[in-house]
Amino acid sequence: MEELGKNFVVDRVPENEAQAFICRAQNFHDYKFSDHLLTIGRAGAGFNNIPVKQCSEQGIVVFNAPGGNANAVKELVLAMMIFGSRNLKPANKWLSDQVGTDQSIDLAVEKGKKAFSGKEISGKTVGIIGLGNIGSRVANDAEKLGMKVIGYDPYIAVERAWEISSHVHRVTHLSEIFEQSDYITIHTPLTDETHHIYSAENFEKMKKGTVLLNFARDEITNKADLLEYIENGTIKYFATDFGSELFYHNDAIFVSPHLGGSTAEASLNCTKMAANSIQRYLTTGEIINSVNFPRVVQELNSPYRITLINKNVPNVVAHIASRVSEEGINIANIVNRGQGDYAYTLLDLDETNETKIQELMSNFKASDNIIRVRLIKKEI
Ligand SMILES: NC(=O)c1ccc[n+]([C@@H]2O[C@H](COP(=O)([O-])OP(=O)(O)OC[C@H]3O[C@@H](n4cnc5c(N)ncnc54)[C@H](O)[C@@H]3O)[C@@H](O)[C@H]2O)c1
Ligand SMILES: O=C(O)CC[C@@H](O)C(=O)O
Repeated sequence: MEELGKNFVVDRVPENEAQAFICRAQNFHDYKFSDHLLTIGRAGAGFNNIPVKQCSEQGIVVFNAPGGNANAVKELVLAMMIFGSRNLKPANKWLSDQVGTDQSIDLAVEKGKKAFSGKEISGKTVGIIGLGNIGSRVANDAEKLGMKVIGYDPYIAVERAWEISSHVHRVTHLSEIFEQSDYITIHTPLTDETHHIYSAENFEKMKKGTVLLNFARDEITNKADLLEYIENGTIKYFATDFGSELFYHNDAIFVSPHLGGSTAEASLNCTKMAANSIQRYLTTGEIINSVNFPRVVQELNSPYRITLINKNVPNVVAHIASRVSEEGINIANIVNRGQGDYAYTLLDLDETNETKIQELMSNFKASDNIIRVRLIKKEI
């Protein structure tokens, strides 16, 4: 793989000796990570296939590829909104069931097609839950297609907020999305808060005939409630990327087999992003786009850099500094950032004596609260 450069061996080491994994949707929840593993790059946005807490505890830095597949998901979501509005699933089924000559089928089509007459999305209201990489793109393009757009995201990132059209109206209560929208789409991670957001409590607030979409994660939808509100006419159409035997034979539901991010372009973007993050982390210790450790960027201008993953408790930095001074080494630069229960330190040393550096490393490895220590030598 080009992104990794010549210094990495790819796919030719046993799994339990690898320092890095790049994965797509492989489930790691029951996986035993070896002590060799330093990092995992998720070539996608969602990372609920990875036990992030366990990775943090073991000092494994997890990266994802934010936005790498956002355009792909956006395009499919917009297509599915139109697909649902134009009754294309039942219409296609009806047409496929016709028997006869092309001429007789043409006659049947002209007579029967009014049953599938649809609605245009232009002028309708779309409510978007989650205005991140995908949601913000859906918002901007839906607005260009003539829709009125309302969005809900209490945790919106500043960069995304800047990118969103000023015509997109942000609401502060989730209920406003359900009450006001003709179309509702969700683009959040799966969390305790978003689990079963699509359930009776919110369906009860919706307009009759709403088109609902879920291209985020399966568990966002309460399937029993969904079927009930399709049955009573509240939900006209449901398009989702997550299959269930409850869905396949329902004319009001269209299921794609988790294809939102599955385009050649997205796949390449995400893999490159994950590979770049891993390459940078392994060669410089810098962290960008990690889901479990803070962003830490610092140019390396000293002969040695030690990277430390530690518990985010008081006095760790003082402990690090005093171990360095005990070895008579001068600190050229130190950056320490905490995030939740863990912190990350880049320690650049003005020292060329490798014996002293190795002693320091041994001291760090033996220290309480320090989970992982790595030594990086500046390439000359
Ligand atoms: N179907 C697919 O193939 C596919 C592809 C990519 C992503 N996804 C899913 O879509 C999700 C979103 O992807 P993204 O790239 O836009 O991620 P993102 O991190 O850029 O955006 C997620 C947004 O959700 C917001 N959010 C979090 N909790 C929320 C809540 N309770 N209510 C409202 N907003 C909330 C965040 O503030 C953020 O702005 C991913 O986590 C993944 O689960 C699916
Ligand atoms: O990797 C995939 O195919 C799924 C991608 C998607 O669910 C994501 O969260 O990025």
